[in-house]
Amino acid sequence: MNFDWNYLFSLALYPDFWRATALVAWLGVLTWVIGTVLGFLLALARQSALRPVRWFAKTYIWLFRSLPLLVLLIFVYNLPQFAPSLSPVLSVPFWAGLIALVISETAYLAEIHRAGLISVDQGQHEAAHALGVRPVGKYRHIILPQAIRVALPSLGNEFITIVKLTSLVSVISLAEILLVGQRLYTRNFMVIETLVAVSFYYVLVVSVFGLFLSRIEKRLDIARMTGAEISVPAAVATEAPATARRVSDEVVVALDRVRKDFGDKRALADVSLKVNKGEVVSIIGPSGSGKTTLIRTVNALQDIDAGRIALDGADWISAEGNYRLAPDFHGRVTRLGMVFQSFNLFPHMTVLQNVTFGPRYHGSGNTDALRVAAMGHLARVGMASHANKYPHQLSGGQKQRVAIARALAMDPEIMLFDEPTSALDPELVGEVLQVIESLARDGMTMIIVTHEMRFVSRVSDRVVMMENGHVVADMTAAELEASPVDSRIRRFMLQG
Ligand SMILES: Nc1ncnc2c1ncn2[C@@H]1O[C@H](COP(=O)(O)OP(=O)(O)OP(=O)(O)O)[C@@H](O)[C@H]1O
Repeated sequence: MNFDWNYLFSLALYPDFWRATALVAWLGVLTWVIGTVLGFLLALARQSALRPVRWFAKTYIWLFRSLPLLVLLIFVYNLPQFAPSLSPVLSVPFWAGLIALVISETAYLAEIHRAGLISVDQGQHEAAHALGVRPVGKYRHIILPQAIRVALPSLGNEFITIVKLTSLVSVISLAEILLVGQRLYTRNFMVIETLVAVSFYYVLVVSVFGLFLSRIEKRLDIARMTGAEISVPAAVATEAPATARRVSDEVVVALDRVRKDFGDKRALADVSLKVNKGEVVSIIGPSGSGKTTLIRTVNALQDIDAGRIALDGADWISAEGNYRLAPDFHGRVTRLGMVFQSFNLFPHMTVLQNVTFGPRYHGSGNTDALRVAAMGHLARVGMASHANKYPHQLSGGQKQRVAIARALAMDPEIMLFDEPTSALDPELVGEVLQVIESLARDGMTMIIVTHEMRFVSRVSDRVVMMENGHVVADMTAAELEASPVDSRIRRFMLQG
């Protein structure tokens, strides 16, 4: 039996095939788009703090990944037998097919999104929290743009699966590509030629979409995003004049018997600490003594088990009874700027966008004013000429200076530094410490967790030493310098 090339080529112009191809493309794209959106919501539900929501998402995913699509298709198509009111929709093969495909695919797409969401570093959530960004804004501007980059190749792959699955919808008489082919070869018996044509049309749909997706992937590829150094006008590059440094009597942060346990480990043992306006307090101590836990409780990145924290004399965080944040917590959290050990810059934004993001999110000023202010903050940390670059183009020290500028852009009253130089190569430590020192000179209130003892002596008004979750010493920098050679502080300094 000869292969009939003429017949095959004639199928390239067969109108029913083109109509079926358009139908498959439309059904595939609709399923993919709706499933991608619903799948994202389901992935979020899977991570919800609310147990019933989590349980619903888990059960949905388990159930519809276990159920064969064919069973679901026939079930949905025949549902009007029990609910005749659904007949106008479900008796139409296209709509029945779409609904069954969406129900099934949402379960798979949710798991793909979950992988994307999990891949976003926890530090990104913490940076958003420190900037006072609420969950919807956080997911929209920070988490989703990063998660989608990771998920996109798998999401694209799922589209291919969906297109192939549309062939199953032929069982409920949808005139898609396979059914058009079947109708042809049952009449002319040219099975092979017809199936070659059928394959061609499926491959066409998948290829066109694949091309489209690979373009989007390229556009979203952070590694391809680069910005050049810019020359900075002299007016922007001038430093803010240093104001006279003065520590006032006003207490701005007060921790009162704060306790935190991690299982059996008591990380903070009823710690009390007061910080005055304009004061620079350094927290030192051996590894594991509770320094990081302590500083993270101040802006609620870490919850507490007992005690309370006041900000500007007003209730802020309390664990007397249940753990509670002040009702105006989100409005006031931006009074605290935070700089993290691992920078936590937003990788999909330029340096300038990182710095303008917080104020822009909070709607403080028009675009031009925000840009000018951000350039001022960047100039302050010596990074204005890098404004158009992306974080991956910067050294660790440069990233940390941008992170400081990002925190300053919120005009905070108190800066929290959590080991800001620990992740840096030794030669980059100095440039970051210089910036922090200049903030101290300008009278910024700061709580600094650090192991840099010479820096501590130079900038601190007070030095707090922790051991095993307790504050074991609270002294001025002069007292630190004058501490007896055999004291635990000296011993610690010698170890460091
Ligand atoms: N999320 C957590 N889960 C369990 N244990 C934790 C957690 N965070 C901190 N800990 C424990 O609490 C104690 C205090 O940790 P913390 O990170 O505050 O110490 P640190 O003084 O900042 O140490 P380092 O200088 O090494 O950063 C440690 O024993 C640590 O293992």
